[in-house]
Amino acid sequence: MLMAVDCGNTNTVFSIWNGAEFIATWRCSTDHKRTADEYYVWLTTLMTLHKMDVHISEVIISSTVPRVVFNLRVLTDRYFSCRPLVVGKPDCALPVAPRVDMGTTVGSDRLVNTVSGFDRHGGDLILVDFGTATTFDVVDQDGAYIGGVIAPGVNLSLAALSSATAALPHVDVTHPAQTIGKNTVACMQSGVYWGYIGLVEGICRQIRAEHIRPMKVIATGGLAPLFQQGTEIFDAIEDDLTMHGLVLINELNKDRDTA
Ligand SMILES: Nc1ncnc2c1ncn2[C@@H]1O[C@H](COP(=O)(O)OP(=O)(O)OP(=O)(O)O)[C@@H](O)[C@H]1O
Ligand SMILES: CC(C)(CO)[C@@H](O)C(=O)NCCC(=O)O
Ligand SMILES: [K+]
Repeated sequence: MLMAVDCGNTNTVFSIWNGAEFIATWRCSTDHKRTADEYYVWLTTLMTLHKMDVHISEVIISSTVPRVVFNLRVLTDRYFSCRPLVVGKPDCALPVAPRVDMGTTVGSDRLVNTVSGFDRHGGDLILVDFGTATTFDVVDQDGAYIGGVIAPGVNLSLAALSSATAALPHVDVTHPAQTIGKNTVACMQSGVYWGYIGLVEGICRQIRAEHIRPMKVIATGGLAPLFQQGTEIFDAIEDDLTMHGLVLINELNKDRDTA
């Protein structure tokens, strides 16, 4: 079985696959201090809890936090007796090379999303990912990542707003019924919700104006369904975009090994 690990700046998601068959997914907070033994105890506890008979023989990792990869490598080596494939490393092939400035490192989550989006929707895409950062990945006709946009994430903006002010509390993002807030919390929620709707619509409009062919917009990330309620801009929402991409990249590299 394959264990695919998507390590973001806030959360790390583990998902287990038997070929193309999805088995399970588990999430923990990202912490570079978490050791291989800690991961293993946590993983086996969940497997036992769900009465699962899981035998991991392959591991693929995408990490936006370089320091975390060390302990994930130790986990893979010590407990699953294999070498992980790490997206972004030279020995991990991608279907199409990114076309960006020389020397630029593209976040591995964005590379993985690109592979996944192209597989499901073809080329000429804008992938919007609502994670720690809100990213826009632009996918060309041939499936190449050709750049994009990085904006502060929704929860990060709310945290900045409350931490930089004396009178503003911590609030969660919601879809406010009205734009005009009648209290502090409602005002803040309106600012963030409608602010991000404007940001997403505006950036997609400008990207489309810079691209020569029509483009689809695909959204992913935990907050995508919430934002879909306030805009018509998304052609589709996919909660498993990154995981699907990891499975595809793993298959591609297996075929390459046996070729
Ligand atoms: N069903 C949901 N409803 C509301 N919020 C959600 C839901 N699922 C996830 N979230 C929240 O959405 C946010 C984004 O989640 P997501 O997993 O896409 O990214 P993340 O883990 O925060 O970021 P990163 O991938 O950069 O670590 C998180 O703060 C999470 O708590
Ligand atoms: C932008 C984030 C933080 C989004 O997770 C990640 O993709 C990243 O660290 N990227 C590196 C820079 C880039 O993608 O251009
Ligand atoms: K940083």
